Amino acid sequence: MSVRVVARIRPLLKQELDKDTIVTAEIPDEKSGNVAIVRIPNPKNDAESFSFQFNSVYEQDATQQQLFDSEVAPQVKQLFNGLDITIFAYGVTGTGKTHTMRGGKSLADRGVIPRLLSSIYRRCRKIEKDTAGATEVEVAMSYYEIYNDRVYDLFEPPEKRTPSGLPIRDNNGKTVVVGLTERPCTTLKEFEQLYDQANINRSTSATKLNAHSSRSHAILCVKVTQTTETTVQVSRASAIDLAGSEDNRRTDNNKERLVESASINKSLFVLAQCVEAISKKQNRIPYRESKMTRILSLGQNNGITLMILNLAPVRSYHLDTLSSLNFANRTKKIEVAEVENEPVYRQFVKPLATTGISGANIKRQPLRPIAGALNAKVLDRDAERKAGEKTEKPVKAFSVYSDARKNSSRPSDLPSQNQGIRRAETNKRGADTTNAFGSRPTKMIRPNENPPRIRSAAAPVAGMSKESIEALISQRIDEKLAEKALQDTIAAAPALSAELQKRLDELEHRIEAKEEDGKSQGLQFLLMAKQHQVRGEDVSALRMYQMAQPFFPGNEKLKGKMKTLEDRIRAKREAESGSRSHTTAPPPAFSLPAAPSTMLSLPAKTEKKHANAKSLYHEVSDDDEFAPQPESDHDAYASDDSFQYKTKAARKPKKTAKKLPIFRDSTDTVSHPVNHTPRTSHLLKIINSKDASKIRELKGVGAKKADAIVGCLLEMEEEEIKDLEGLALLKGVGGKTVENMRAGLAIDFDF
Ligand SMILES: Nc1ncnc2c1ncn2[C@@H]1O[C@H](COP(=O)(O)OP(=O)(O)OP(=O)(O)O)[C@@H](O)[C@H]1O
Repeated sequence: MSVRVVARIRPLLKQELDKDTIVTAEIPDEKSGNVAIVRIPNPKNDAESFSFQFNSVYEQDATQQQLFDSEVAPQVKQLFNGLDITIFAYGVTGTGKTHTMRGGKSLADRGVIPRLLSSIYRRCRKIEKDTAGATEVEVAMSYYEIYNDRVYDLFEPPEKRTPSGLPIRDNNGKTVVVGLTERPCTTLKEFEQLYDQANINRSTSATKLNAHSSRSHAILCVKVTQTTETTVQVSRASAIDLAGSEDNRRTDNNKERLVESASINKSLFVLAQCVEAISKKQNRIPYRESKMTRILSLGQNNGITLMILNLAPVRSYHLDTLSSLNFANRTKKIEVAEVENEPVYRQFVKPLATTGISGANIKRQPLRPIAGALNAKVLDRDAERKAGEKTEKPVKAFSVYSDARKNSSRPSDLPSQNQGIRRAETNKRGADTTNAFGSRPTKMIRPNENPPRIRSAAAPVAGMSKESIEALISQRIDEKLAEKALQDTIAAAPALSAELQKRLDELEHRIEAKEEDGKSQGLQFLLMAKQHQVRGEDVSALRMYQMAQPFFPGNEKLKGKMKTLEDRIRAKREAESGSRSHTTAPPPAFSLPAAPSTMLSLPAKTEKKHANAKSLYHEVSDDDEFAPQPESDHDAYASDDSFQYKTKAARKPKKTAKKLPIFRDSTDTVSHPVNHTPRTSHLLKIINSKDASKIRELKGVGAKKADAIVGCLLEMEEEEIKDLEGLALLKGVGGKTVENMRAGLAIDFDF
């Protein structure tokens, strides 16, 4: 069964009423071929549009009740059948995730979570009634947030939190939050009190894009335990309100918000990488790179997964929306094994009967150590409850989902659609061998269980009509085009090179290792700075470096990095104001660190390209001038210069190139970006032709160098080399080579 993805388009907010609505829904009907579609224009060409097909689409006027009744209510039954369910809201900041999950206070406004609990309690009562009390159902809940990549129990007030948060551990293939409180919660009223109280503890703040922005990912886990005379079955519903990604060129965030934002964006970026890795069937899924992805374990957790994709309909979210749609489009292809949690025997009836123990005695038999920790806990609590004692102590360890591939615990002849799989309950059954009562079945045998109760979403292609196949193909093409359009224009973080990712990882590990020595905060700021930088958010990156500075007094390299960024931001502003000055008033005075008001983000690479070439050039110079750092607490930082987009060869030109007269006309591009000499223009034209045979003919360029240049250009996809500095920064080029290339051009009208 694939992840079910439904899109919800929120209505226009008061301040947006005059804005341009660009996201539309097509509700399934005969005309649309019974498919639910979200449509959005191509950011490069408004006349074209992209369509994305999802399981359902909810338009602006869809109510909370409609969404719940259609998407969540049907899953409640499955929860009581033993399936785990995961519901998560995904979307950019301000698109309605919290509204969807939590909602408002009025009955009509209540979101998925309160409605889910209400439905669970209703079902509990029904089951107890239908079984005349033979089945008891207990509901318990945990609620925690991941804030700045740290896990905090929302049942604890912030002042009682340990700053480093709760640790998470891998425990027999499950990710466990250690020390998390689990509260029994027997009525809806009790739930509401607990939930409301806990939400006060959640980190929210006002940002420019949302007056009540969630600054953390919030995970509510509802554990349902059904106990009969002989079995205990535990299943869980997880409802997750993810924090929304935000583009810091739009937010005007202050320092604290920036730290949060870097962390939110990073975790969502890792989530996107996980989804991409899954969809490409890669062996390594980078779950471990963020706590959120470890805990969410998308595609790893069994049961039912529902993603609610929240979208804002207005143009100001255009690229963000397209990015979310692409993400959702990949997510919907993730397969999840729909496997029930098996009931665990409370006691082994048959052997007891044969040993002459009967009736009431059976109930009082000590629990066998066959159940794993989780079930043992359930049984112990059950026994205590039966004895009239109310458990005061909350359960302290709480299992969420595995971040490890479970393949190893699955049969080797695993069918591709997860058919015929049962969750390998190794931890639960681990003690079977010590069973004092002889062997017992390792799982409950049910009639008609062959194949087990697993549903597959795979649609038989054979049954499809020619029209549907054509529609499917055209849909796929549309999706691919949308992905491509986004890649071409979007502000999302550029793909990190393996080397850069390695550096980020190393830095994070150092931070973890240094939790205690006070330097970790400084390192955190450095990491955040790098994360902002790779997203092209220079102003935010500079602020983070400024915040890191007190932790690393006198660090020359850090100063150099800041100077580089300052230069680049200044140059960019000058370039912007230069182009504005043709038509408008003089540019505003340069001041740091006010964020530029760029509406649509540009990739880091693009931003570099648009920034003046001189600053780019200086950036490299500054980096090179860093003295080798001594082995110190800062060495993680000192070694992290791969964060700058530059190649080894690209460093070469700076010392010589700086003095080369050929860069004169490039320097001029600060204010007149296209004011190249004819010779330079001609050279750039040859280079941008990406034609190795032409490039090879340039003076000083052999076949190998020409190929290397073309390779670099292809990596840059549709970007062009705009000036000589840009050319000098290409791998294998350099200032001297550029001078040679240019000098060798037979253009007699050069001046
Ligand atoms: N379906 C809806 N109907 C009415 N108002 C909505 C709807 N969805 C969102 N809103 C309003 O939009 C605003 C932003 O919504 P919300 O806070 O839920 O966004 P979010 O995605 O959770 O943002 P963040 O990621 O910053 O926490 C709120 O004022 C909310 O009331």
